[in-house]
Amino acid sequence: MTNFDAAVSAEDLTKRYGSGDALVTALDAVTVAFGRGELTAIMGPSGSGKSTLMHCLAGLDTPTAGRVWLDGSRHGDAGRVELSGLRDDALTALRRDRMGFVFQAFNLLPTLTAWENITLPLDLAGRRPDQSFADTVIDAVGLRNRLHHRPAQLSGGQQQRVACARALISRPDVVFADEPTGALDSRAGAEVLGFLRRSVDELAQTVVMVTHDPVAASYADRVLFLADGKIVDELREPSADRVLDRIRSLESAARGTRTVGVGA
Ligand SMILES: Nc1ncnc2c1ncn2[C@@H]1O[C@H](COP(=O)(O)OP(=O)(O)OP(=O)(O)O)[C@@H](O)[C@H]1O
Repeated sequence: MTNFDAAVSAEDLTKRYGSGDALVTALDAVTVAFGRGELTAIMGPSGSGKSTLMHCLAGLDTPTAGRVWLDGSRHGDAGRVELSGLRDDALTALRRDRMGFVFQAFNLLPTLTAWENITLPLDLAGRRPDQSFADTVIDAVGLRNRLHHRPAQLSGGQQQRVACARALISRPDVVFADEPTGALDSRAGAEVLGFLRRSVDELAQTVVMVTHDPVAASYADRVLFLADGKIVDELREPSADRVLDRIRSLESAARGTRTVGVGA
């Protein structure tokens, strides 16, 4: 991990739900770092802990044990923050100012225009948009002639590109994308993935993306594979075929474990 410039890192992250017979260990002592200026995809069989990991990294869920740091060099050494040390209001401000979010279901406000949705995080923080950066983001997502439309007047792909622009407008330390193409057809999905890729290559952003789709994962610099709450493998410079091979073998291992469990 030396010489690895991390935007977000976690140590011994554990999350358990329930107790007794109903105890589920969703994350099992995960230690991981996400490189600054990289697109990292998180993959794994259903129930392997992907969403739980992302929610704990983003401070949307509290781990049972372990620690998470946001390592933002944009804010100097003082920018390194451990999430578990923060009160709720400080965590809310940190998420608003230093993290961006893209969800499967777009999560735009229906009464606001595209422009108002994009600039909402800045409005909430009482900040004015940096017009030249806003122009860069809007041109990159190809929404220049849609800025005054409301979400209902936009296609799914356009809505998700608004959500991407909203996630980037405050130049966050990290963008968390949870199945960003899950509700899109392959063409609209490719546009959104192309934009997330360009945000890394051209705007030096850091993106962490949960996905089930090997093609989406192939846009990443690095793919992490989760199984049973642990990181069990990773690929750099992934191709969709190599990702598919790994995920198939993890899924068949998971099915094998369940079959043994049922028979025992
Ligand atoms: N609120 C909760 N209460 C109890 N168990 C939970 C809760 N949230 C998640 N779990 C369990 O934790 C484990 C990991 O869930 P998680 O949603 O993180 O997996 P995932 O890899 O994101 O799954 P999927 O691909 O199906 O979305 C699963 O066994 C799940 O049932």
